[in-house]
Amino acid sequence: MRTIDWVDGAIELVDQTRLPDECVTVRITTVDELIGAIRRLAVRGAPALGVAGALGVVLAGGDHDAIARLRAARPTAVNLGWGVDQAAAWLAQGREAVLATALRIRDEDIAACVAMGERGADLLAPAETTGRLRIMTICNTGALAAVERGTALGVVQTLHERGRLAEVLALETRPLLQGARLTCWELGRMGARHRLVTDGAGPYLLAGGGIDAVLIGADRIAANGDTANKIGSYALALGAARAGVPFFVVAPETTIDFATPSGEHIEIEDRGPEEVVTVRGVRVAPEGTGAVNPAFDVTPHDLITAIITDKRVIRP
Ligand SMILES: CSC[C@@H](O)[C@@H](O)C(=O)COP(=O)(O)O
Repeated sequence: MRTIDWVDGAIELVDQTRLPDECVTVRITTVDELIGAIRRLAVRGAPALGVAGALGVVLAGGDHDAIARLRAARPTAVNLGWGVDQAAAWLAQGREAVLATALRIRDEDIAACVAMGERGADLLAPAETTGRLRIMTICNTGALAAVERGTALGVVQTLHERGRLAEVLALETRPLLQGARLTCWELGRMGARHRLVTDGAGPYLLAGGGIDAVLIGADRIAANGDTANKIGSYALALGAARAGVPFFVVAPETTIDFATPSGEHIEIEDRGPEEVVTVRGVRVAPEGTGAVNPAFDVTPHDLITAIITDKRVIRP
């Protein structure tokens, strides 16, 4: 199953807002539908947003205003703008050239995720060693965040396929529960042992020992290695550093943004109070309660043991 694809002249994508209750594919035929799907996180995760951005340019035709709005639909994941720009560079050559570029980006993402999975599994569980690993992760970095396989969860999947995975502790990832809804759904389909953990329990459990590594994805990696990822990643990095647990970022090279020198220059999406004062549509705070809702945080590079990409392992 592909999370996002081009089928018979339109984008088809898994509507992730409906998971884990039902796995439904929606057809997207206009840029405005696509922008709506991106904003409500029907399609999400940096690599999937890159493919969505590129395919969206095919839908936009030569409408430069629509392309600009698509590019700005979510600000933090660099892959969205990157995918839009890659495809838009071919507009003068015509629709077929734009589509070919978008399909190439899709195919390259599939290959990159396989490469990251292998490189990450080789690093964490070298062939000359034995034993199974306990991994902690946050948000969803699996196939649902990319096309066919994931980034950090792609490493987990490869470890599982090699018989080297003991268990995954998945943080639930408030407010939108990507860990609970999406990561646990994917791990269940893989047949990988996993348990769900509240976000606040992460650093405490790391301090208690028995966790071999933290693996996270990335929405944007600045030139100095500072990494924007789902809110809660920074707390996990601090907890991992204190506990002496290695902390890995797994992301394709396309998530590295050399134009952004360091983390303080990364725009962090604020998604407004509604998602915080409600859980899946049910209000959990008194009427009128205000809320702060940064969707991402930035982990400074010195807290990152290594960044694993489809091409290399980058250490501080
Ligand atoms: C392989 S996905 C990497 C990141 O995009 C992921 O960790 C993440 O933070 C996604 O956030 P989301 O708000 O669900 O799009």
